[in-house]
Amino acid sequence: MLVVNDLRKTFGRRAAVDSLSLSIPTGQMVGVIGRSGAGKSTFLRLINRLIEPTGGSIAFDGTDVTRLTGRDLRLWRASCGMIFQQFNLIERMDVLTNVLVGRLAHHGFGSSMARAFSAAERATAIRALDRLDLAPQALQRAGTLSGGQQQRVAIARALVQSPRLLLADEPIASLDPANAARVMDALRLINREDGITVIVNLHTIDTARRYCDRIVAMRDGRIQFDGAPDGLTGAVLADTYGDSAVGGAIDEAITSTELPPVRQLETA
Ligand SMILES: Nc1ncnc2c1ncn2[C@@H]1O[C@H](COP(=O)(O)OP(=O)(O)OP(=O)(O)O)[C@@H](O)[C@H]1O
Repeated sequence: MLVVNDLRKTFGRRAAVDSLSLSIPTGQMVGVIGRSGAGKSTFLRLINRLIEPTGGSIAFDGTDVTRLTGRDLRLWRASCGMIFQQFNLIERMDVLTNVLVGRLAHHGFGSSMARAFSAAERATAIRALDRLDLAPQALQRAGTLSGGQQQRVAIARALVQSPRLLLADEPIASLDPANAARVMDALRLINREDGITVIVNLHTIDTARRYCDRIVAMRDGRIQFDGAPDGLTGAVLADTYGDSAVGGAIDEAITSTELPPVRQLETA
């Protein structure tokens, strides 16, 4: 169980995350939506301590992760698999090596890409790739893969970390609809088969509805809505994205994966 209590993060005078409290039971797939600047990325980065909170606490299975230091903090970060919009692979290296990079988090300081990974680690990496239908590409240079394949390699890399949580920050924002669906299918598969909690920031409301057990809508760093997808009514969406931006009418079509909807809404 992840328990976030009165979490705050300010940048200068601006509260990027403001008095945010929620509890996420282990195994839930949670979609976080909200317009650009709502605080979604900041929220994920606070969870794995990429950035430090201004106040409040985050506890995972009873451990206050906001107080961890040194080795414990490193282990916490290793147990949060992060997936970013831009994949963050080493393009000139092969897919298998990119996946093995996920193991470095468990080796501590002094690890380098030059060290030999064990046979067991290599087998784990191949299994992760196989689950994502990428075993045939294991020895291909990562930069030669499609965007969707690269993102699935990034998911495999997160998997070999043996994560307790998967945090995905707009993982499909750069992908076409077919690749976006395969990446979301992969996240859902891992969530269901391994029981790993997934928190995924999404710009596309229909994707959040389709894949997530629960949707958290953020606005100005605060939770505007937190509930099952069928509670995400037009009124909630208007509150979340702002009446003025959408003329009071949310059209589900403009949130499809074919468009970057929030930016579309903002310029509409
Ligand atoms: N490192 C930083 N320094 C200063 N301000 C920041 C920093 N990171 C985020 N912010 C500000 O905090 C607010 C929330 O940003 P955040 O990136 O979390 O929003 P978001 O909902 O993820 O937006 P997007 O969908 O565009 O990624 C924004 O006003 C942003 O400008």
